[in-house]
Amino acid sequence: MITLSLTSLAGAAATALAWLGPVHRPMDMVIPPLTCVFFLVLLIMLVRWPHRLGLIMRVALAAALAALVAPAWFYTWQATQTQGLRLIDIYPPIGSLLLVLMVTAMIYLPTRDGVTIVVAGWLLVALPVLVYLFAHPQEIRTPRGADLLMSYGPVFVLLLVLLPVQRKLTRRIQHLVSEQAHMEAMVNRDPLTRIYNRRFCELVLRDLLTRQIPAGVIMFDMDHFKAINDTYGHPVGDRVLQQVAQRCQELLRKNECLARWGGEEFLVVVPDVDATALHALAERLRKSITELSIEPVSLVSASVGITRVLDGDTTDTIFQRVDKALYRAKKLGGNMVSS
Ligand SMILES: Nc1nc2c(ncn2[C@@H]2O[C@H](COP(=O)(O)OP(=O)(O)OP(=O)(O)O)[C@@H](O)[C@H]2O)c(=O)[nH]1
Repeated sequence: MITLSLTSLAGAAATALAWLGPVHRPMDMVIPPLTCVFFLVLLIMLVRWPHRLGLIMRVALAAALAALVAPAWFYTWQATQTQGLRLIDIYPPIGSLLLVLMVTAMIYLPTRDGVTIVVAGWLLVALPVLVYLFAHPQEIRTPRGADLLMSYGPVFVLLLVLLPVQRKLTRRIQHLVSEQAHMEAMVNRDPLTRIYNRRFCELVLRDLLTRQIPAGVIMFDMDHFKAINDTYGHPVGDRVLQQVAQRCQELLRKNECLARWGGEEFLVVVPDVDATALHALAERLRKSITELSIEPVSLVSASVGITRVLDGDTTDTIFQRVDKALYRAKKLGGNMVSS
């Protein structure tokens, strides 16, 4: 969007320069306003259909290339045909735009398409101007002529060498970023259920304690899980754990941390919660677990312990207290919440 906006603005600026300038050449009067409007339309299309970014950028690059090809051929032809007319006097100040187009193509397009645009751009825009300049060496000796020669010659070659290096570096960085995200997931997540693991949950709770944010902790343990494993097999047991984790995760807010504490035990750290809300959340979790239908298991349930963080608590004292609450729920027959 930024690229399209800037190109449209550049078209508007070029329009103002062409229309307010002392000499009015038809091509300079037409191409800039067309560019401005065309890129504005592309911008609106991108806002409406952001998923069409690839197509819109291709159209934009093709249009930009056409807007550069036309003056390159027209003005070199005119300068060649007209006695006393010099290209350096009539060629619009678009020398650097070809380089911008090349960089944009290499950024937005896959390598092969990008290289195609770069080569086509050089052949169609730079080559006719360079051929003309070599045929008129007296124009190369002027500042404008030297500038054109540099832009379309050595600077272009330098860009051609640097762009693939930049591409390689970008790809390497993307690879490293995704690898880092993967490593973080491995360190903080439980591989079976994909929810957080014990280590991460402890860190979250420790952070809440350090920042003295009132919090509550819910610990739940699946009832008679050994019997599920023994009756239906370990893979079914695994599936039960996965579905319980998924259902509970759906019921929790973003700032509430659900973790697999170990085996068939789970822990939820709930920040900014009072006793009533904590109990209600624990009840919701317990009830939703009983409502799960996981074939061929007829009924799954969990015993739930809850506790609020008290003054002077450490993670150890909190875990001991919530563990005792859970034990009480188990002792009273399971499938209930105890504090
Ligand atoms: N399928 C599966 N089972 C697991 C996993 N981790 C632990 N278990 C099993 O969970 C069962 C826990 O058994 P127990 O501690 O006796 O608990 P329980 O049978 O639920 O009994 P209560 O807690 O008293 O209701 C054991 O059989 C473990 O093998 C796992 O990742 N996948």
